Amino acid sequence: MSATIIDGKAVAADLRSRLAGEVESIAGTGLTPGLAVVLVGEDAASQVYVRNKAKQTREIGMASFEHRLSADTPETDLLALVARLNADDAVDGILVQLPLPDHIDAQKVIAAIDPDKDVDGFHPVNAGRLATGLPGLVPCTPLGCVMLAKSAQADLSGMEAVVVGRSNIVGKPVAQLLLAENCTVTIAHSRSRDLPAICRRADLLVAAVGRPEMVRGDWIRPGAIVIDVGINRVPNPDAGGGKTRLVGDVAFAEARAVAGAITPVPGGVGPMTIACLLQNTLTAARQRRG
Ligand SMILES: NC(=O)C1=CN([C@@H]2O[C@H](COP(=O)(O)OP(=O)(O)OC[C@H]3O[C@@H](n4cnc5c(N)ncnc54)[C@H](OP(=O)(O)O)[C@@H]3O)[C@@H](O)[C@H]2O)C=CC1
Ligand SMILES: Nc1nc(=O)c2c([nH]1)NC[C@@H]1CN(c3ccc(C(=O)N[C@@H](CCC(=O)O)C(=O)O)cc3)C=[N+]21
Repeated sequence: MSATIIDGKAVAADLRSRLAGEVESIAGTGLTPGLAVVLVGEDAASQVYVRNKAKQTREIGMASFEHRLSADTPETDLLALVARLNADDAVDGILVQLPLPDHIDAQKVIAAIDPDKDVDGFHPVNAGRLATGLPGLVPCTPLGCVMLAKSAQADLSGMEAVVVGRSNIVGKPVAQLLLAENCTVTIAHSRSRDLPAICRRADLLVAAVGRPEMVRGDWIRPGAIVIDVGINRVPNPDAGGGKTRLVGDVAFAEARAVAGAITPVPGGVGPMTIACLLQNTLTAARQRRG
């Protein structure tokens, strides 16, 4: 048996076209949702990602504001920019690209963002809202993961879900969302004993580890839904000339032979993350401006 490939690119394009329609329908009221993205430093991968976000933001009719700061920007300058964006009525969403340079305290910066403009959903207030079931802004990658899982199986309730990874930006919030979908959720991490056995219990497996192809085919329960969050750049000797390719946290070819449905990398969770960011920006605009 070979798994159904969950087409994240297609699901994301579909979501963006729906959002474009909604942006157009509220344009009559004079409201244009705006997203501000802040990039500190010249990390090549982040640059590509920020450019894609800006392009897709404009494509669906929203305003995009980009702020590029040099790698040696003092923390106080970044906090001052965040304060300006908090006060700017044209800005509905603020995203500060992570990771930040070592001399800047990321938690402090995240906490400085107005929770109602926190389209990443990383502010402690939004994390608390998610954990207690209050409405709020939900982290984009976890939201994308759950949408993709539901595109394979509409009702996740009662499923045995295993999340590998417990970061604040992926593992923990995806576990909260799956709990809200009535899954039985296990969160595994680097100290978990016998990770392969834990993964084999999963009807729904989410891998958010940051280790290229760590999850092997024989860790997967036959027929399971596999959501691969990993974005790992590895050398690609086939292409020659020091080129690289993207792989996930799951050994795709092996997993595909066992799973019922699986997301590819690229073309899985990545595109959904950006689409969900745009959705959060629209949500923030609606809530903030009535
Ligand atoms: N597609 C997208 O849009 C996005 C993709 N990503 C990708 O997702 C992956 C995870 O990102 P992120 O959550 O930020 O990463 P972090 O490094 O913050 O967290 C990784 C988690 O994996 C756990 N882990 C590490 N090694 C092992 C191991 N050998 N066995 C079991 N668990 C392990 C860690 O455990 P412990 O806590 O014990 O250290 C930690 O909880 C990365 O590849 C990243 O690039 C991230 C954000 C968005
Ligand atoms: N404040 C903040 N919020 C984030 O959400 C955030 C962040 N910082 N820092 C970095 C990570 C990573 N991330 C990705 C988003 C989309 C793709 C994506 O679109 N990937 C394409 C491929 C892109 C390529 O080819 O390089 C795909 O998987 O198909 C990847 C990675 C968001 N992150």
